[in-house]
Formats: sequence, C-alpha cells, structure tokens
Amino acid sequence: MIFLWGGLRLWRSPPQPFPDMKLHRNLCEAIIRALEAIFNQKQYADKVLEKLLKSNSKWGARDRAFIAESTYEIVRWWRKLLFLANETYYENGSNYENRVFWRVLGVHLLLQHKSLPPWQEWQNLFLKEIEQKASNIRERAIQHSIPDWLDKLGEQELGKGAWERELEALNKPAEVVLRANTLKISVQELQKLLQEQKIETKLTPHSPDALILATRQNIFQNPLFKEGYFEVQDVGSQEIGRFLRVKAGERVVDACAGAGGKTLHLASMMHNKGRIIAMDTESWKLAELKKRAKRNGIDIIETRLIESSKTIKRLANSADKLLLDVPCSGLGVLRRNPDAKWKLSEKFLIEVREKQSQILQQYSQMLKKGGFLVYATCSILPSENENQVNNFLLQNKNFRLLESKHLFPSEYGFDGFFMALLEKTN
Ligand SMILES: C[S@@+](CC[C@H](N)C(=O)[O-])C[C@H]1O[C@@H](n2cnc3c(N)ncnc32)[C@H](O)[C@@H]1O
Repeated sequence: MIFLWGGLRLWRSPPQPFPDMKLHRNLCEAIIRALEAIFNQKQYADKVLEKLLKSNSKWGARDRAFIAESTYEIVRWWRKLLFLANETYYENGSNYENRVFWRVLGVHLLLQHKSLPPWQEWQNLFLKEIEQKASNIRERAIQHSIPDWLDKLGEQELGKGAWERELEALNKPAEVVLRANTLKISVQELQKLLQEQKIETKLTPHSPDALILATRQNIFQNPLFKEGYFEVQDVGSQEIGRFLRVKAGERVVDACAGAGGKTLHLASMMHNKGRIIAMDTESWKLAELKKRAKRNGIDIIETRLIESSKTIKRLANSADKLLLDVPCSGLGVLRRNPDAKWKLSEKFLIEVREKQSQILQQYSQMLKKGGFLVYATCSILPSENENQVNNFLLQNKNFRLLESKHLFPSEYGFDGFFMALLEKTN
C-alpha cells in the first residue's frame, strides 16, 4: 500500500468540469498515458502523475489540474466508467487496450458536461445513452466502483448498512488538511499568515492544530511550508498522534515511522524535548523523515533502520511510549489513494494481517512496564483492527486495553483510521 507525503496529493480536488476549457489532444493523450501506466503497468497513481507532470514544463496550472483530476476521478470510478462505456472490467489484473482508455476518458468527460471533439476514438459516445445506463445500474460493486471480492469482504466484516455508508464516503475526494507545527507557530497565527496570502482555510473541531484548505493549490511551494510552519496531514492521522499522550522528556519509539508524518507530530507535542527513535524497514523513507525533521526545527529524532529482529530486541523494555502505525490494506484512505482498491488482493490482505500480528507481538516488547502503546491502522476492517488487538490481549496478559477508537469516513468526513491505546502493566 502507498503512503503519501508528496505534492501530488494536492491535485486531488473535487471533480471540476473545467467548463470553458478547450480539450487539447495532448492533454488527453497525457491522461491516457497515465491510465496505461496505472492499470497495465500497475504503477502507483501518485508516482505516475508526479513523473508525468514534471515531463512537460509548458503545461500551465490549469492543464496540470485537468490532467491530474481527470486521472484520479477515472481511477476512482474505473469500474463504473467501464460499464458505462460498454467495456469489460477485469478483476484479475489483465491489461486493457489503449482504445478502452480513450472510451473511458470520453465517458468521464461527457459526464463532466464537456462536448467531445469529433475524434475517431470517441465515435458513438452519447451523453443521453450513458446517463440512462447509469440510472439503471443495479449492482452495488459497479455503482460504487469496487472489485467484487472487496465488496463481499466489506459487507462480511462491517455488515451491509455500515459497509454501504463507507463505500459512499470513500468515493468522495479528500480535502487537503494542514497541521500547524506548534514548535514554530500556533494554528491561529498560521491561518492569519495564509489569509494574508489570500489562502482561505477553516478550523475543524476534530483537531486543534488542523486547517482545511478551502481551495486547492500547490501548497508545497509556499514559503510557509518551506519554513516548516506546517505539514500536510489528515485529521485522523493527527488524532493518532494525540492518542499516544506523549509528554516532553519521554523516550518514544515510533516503530513503523515511514517518512514520519506522525513522528513529526509527536515531536512537536513533546516540545522537541526527550527522544524519539523512528524506525522502519525502508531506508528511503527514513531519509525523507530526516529532511522533514530538519525543516520542522526538530532535533530529538533518531532514525533506525530495521534490518533484523535484533534491532527490536536491543530496545527491549526501553520505551515510555510506543507507536505501532502498522502496514495495512489502506481501505480507510481510498479517497486519497483510489488506485489501491484495484491493486489490493485477498492474498495481500492475508499477508498484511499476519505482519500486523507479528509486529504487535514482537515490537510491544520495546515498551517499559507502565508504558503505553498505540496500535493504529488506516483501515476500517475489524480483521485488521479490533480483532488484532483482542488476539494480542488474549496472548499477553501483561497488557490491558485503555481505549480504542474507530474513525469512519462516513461519520466524520475525513480518512478512516483505527487506534487502540494499551498499557503494559507488568
Ligand atoms: C502505515 S505506514 C506508516 C506511516 C507513517 N507512520 C506516517 O505517519 O507517515 C506503515 C509503515 O510500516 C513500514 N513497515 C513495513 N513492514 C514493517 C516492519 N516489519 N517493521 C517496521 N515497519 C514496517 C512501511 O515501510 C511503512 O512505512
């Protein structure tokens, strides 16, 4: 699964019709190239777009937004658009012909009320017919554009009503959320400085340091970002950091730190006092984390690459607080990563659940007696969440559950997460 911290996320805005924009063939060809790389070469959408947008410096901001937004919306609605284009959907990962990408793009643009140029690829596509077909879809997996196996699994795990509510919410494009780096600035001051640049934001009751961008722009180019005044981080992800209740001066281990989205938050809540050991199995992510820490004015983080179980054993009984933000299906963040639903498989889910339970079992040994750990995922499936925690508690009587929380996109409007706070009592 993918974890994003890069600039591309900012291009995922609500679908916009770009009403007065002429359809240039080179922009449509760029979208086709992106779709081909995502669906046939199985590349990650964010990486594909990052590379594609860098490849042509002549595209203006509107062109780039058009390419990125169209690609993301097509990826999100892939199965439904194939159905409306009278094309076959392959659940087994087979490749699609170029012609299919063109037809799907044509259907998408018609539904955005664009009039199509008389290009040969778009002959015989008519909005009225497409709309009529769309109004008669009976199958939930097509309507919500999701693979059959995942649709069945979601219903099995969450129940019909809850799964349908999440399906609906997970197909809405995500907002861009900033987290003020309180080591450098308060959320109110940040809002004011952004306003002076005519960048409108709103506060949210769900997170004290969060600001939500009213309109999308390349915020990573903003001088305030370069100065480390804020990071881009979803509201739910911010909640996980707070859930660990870290204090200044503590020794904290963030064992699946990745590029450090949550590590940086922990460090600012600790007022940059104490020690955080940020670990991961991927060295490139830890290298990125170091860069981000520097920008944020944080110097209490030490990165440690996990090369074997020895790295973990060396830290036995050493942490006051431990964050286990484990690898997962990413089902809670499909709004940001819609391509994940086409790349996930039952086999991957079985493997990732096994990994989660191993991490929980082995890494929890790093905690001191009396210490707290947070087990977190960006999944909404009980099999990755409470079931993992319950199994662990059955086998580890020296831990007790203090609190757990589900963040469902349908209920609070942001990404889906799970977090459980455990205490090591003995
Ligand atoms: C959910 S992501 C972490 C996101 C990160 N905490 C953040 O807030 O940006 C899970 C991370 O676990 C890492 N990972 C995978 N297997 C691991 C293992 N066995 N031990 C530690 N980390 C692992 C992945 O490389 C990935 O960065």
